[in-house]
Amino acid sequence: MNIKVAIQGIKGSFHEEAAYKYFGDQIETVECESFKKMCELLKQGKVDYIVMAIENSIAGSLLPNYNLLRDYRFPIVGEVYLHIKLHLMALPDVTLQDIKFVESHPIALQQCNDYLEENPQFKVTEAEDTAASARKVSELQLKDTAAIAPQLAAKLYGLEIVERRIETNKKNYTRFLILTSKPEERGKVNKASLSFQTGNGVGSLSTVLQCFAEQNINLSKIQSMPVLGKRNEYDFYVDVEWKDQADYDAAIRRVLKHTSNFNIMGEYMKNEKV
Ligand SMILES: O=C(O)C(=O)C[C@]1(C(=O)O)C=C[C@@H](O)C=C1
Repeated sequence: MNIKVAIQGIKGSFHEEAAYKYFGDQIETVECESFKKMCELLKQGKVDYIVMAIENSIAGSLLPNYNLLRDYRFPIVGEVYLHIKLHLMALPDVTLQDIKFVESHPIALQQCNDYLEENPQFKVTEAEDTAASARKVSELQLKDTAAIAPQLAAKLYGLEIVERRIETNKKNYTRFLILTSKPEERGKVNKASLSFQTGNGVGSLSTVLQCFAEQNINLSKIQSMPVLGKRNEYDFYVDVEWKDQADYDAAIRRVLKHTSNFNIMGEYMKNEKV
């Protein structure tokens, strides 16, 4: 039986591409209209894994997804990066001058901010995902609307590319996390995603970061999110990488002494290939 992987969006979305890149093409992808819907399907045991975008090199962190990670507590078992190439696409024979409306996923829109600012004649609206905006233009035969979506979506939904590569920076990458609900047999790991709180005092975060540095652990990302209802208190989310497992184990023992609500969200193999 094929493994089932929930993706945010429909066929042709970047989440689907990320799922195939990580798992290979022998999987069944399950379309979801939101990130929360993916989490619900995993919680109900209707899928085996979910693929969740967490950060883009132009738009930054997808902050609401940190709250989903906190609330659902699914273990992170892997990561995958995609090079995101965005195109403006419309029905065949539609020209740039015909386009009045532009639709796409909000994060994809942010990645094209410069292009959209240069083209203030477009009225921009947010859609559930890039591919869904392409499908809508096609299904409703919208002659005045373009979608911002990947090339695969143009092919799947019969659109033509009017403007190619409209992302603000051509080195545009999105990192996706792979989450599951069942504990997995763990092989070799060299990266972890952790969360913790520190006191609101002089040097408290710096003390924790020092523990990593002194144990030769590389910090590849740090993100803070406010603790609900508590002013000046934050959850810190960090990604760390190591060469020697003993260094990591020692760092964790030390960090535990300086943090509260410490949580290992996942330990997995670093996978930064694009
Ligand atoms: O709309 C899509 O195609 C998606 O897969 C969503 C998404 C995102 O959530 O960031 C994925 C990658 C790109 O950064 C743009 C949009």
